[in-house]
Amino acid sequence: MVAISMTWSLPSLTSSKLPRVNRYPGMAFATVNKDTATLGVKVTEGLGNLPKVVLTSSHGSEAELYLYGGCVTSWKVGSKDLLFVRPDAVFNGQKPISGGIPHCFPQFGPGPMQQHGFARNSNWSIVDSENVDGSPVITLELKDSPYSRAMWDYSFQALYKITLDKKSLSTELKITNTDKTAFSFTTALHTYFSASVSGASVRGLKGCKTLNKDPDPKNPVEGKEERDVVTYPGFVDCVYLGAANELYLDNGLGDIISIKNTNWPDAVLWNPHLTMEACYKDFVCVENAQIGNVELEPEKPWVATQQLSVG
Ligand SMILES: O=P(O)(O)OC[C@H]1O[C@@H](O)[C@H](O)[C@@H](O)[C@@H]1O
Repeated sequence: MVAISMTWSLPSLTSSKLPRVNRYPGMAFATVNKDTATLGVKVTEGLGNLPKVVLTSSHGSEAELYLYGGCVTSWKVGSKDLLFVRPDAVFNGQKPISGGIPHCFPQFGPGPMQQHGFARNSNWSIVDSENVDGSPVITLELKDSPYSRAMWDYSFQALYKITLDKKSLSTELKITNTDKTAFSFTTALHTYFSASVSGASVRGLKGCKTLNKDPDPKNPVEGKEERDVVTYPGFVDCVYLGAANELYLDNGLGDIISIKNTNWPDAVLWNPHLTMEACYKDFVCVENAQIGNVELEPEKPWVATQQLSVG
């Protein structure tokens, strides 16, 4: 069993004019297999005995996330899971979880450190949870540690707020420089969507400058996207610079998913095709990304939001 220490404070009172909120700020909290005091937020034991949080909205939607990697692994509206976890994903707290919404931070990659940085294979903690009109909200935190410092020697705080609504899953990522010197980073939300790859397509990328990482990720080929509708006919690994604030994914399974963002300037489409023969037909990645370096001065924050919603 995984024990997580708990520090509660009293729930805040709400006026009748405010949305109905029950809120529980605190340190990483709750013992596995216990309900937290926040409606719709349950900390439990997931695969590999890793701490998992189940979010249940009063509207019937459900999401799951692992503290390891701060990774949302499931988002269900009705009985359908709109996210995908690869069959080769491991839940051992050693390797990043391959699926759901992994973080790439502080490097999208390739670059000097491991491909997607360290946030997706670090343990995040819970710092806050609340329920707003039936929608559970949880905030995770990651701070520098000896593990992160060995790769990137800076003090930082990452706060990741996840809100589950009736038909949407929203995230806000806030990176704060808590160091004495400026640092720079790149980042992405490497979202794996369930899909039928032959029917999947993305709208909203026409006109973007592209960096095609196929065949050589270290020497991407520059181009411009001319298509209204971008498909995944084979191996796809392409960066779209200056992408729109809203993309539409047709997952080929009967759903159009809107992918809205603020301050994620770029996007990445990825499907490994035959290099992952066992599962490539069942997912596509559409990633909100920040490909250029963000230069962050001490005490300054960088904030970006993503909202996934389905009709
Ligand atoms: O690390 P994962 O989840 O296996 O994903 C790897 C892929 O992630 C994508 O974001 C990159 O554009 C690809 O170049 C890379 O191969």
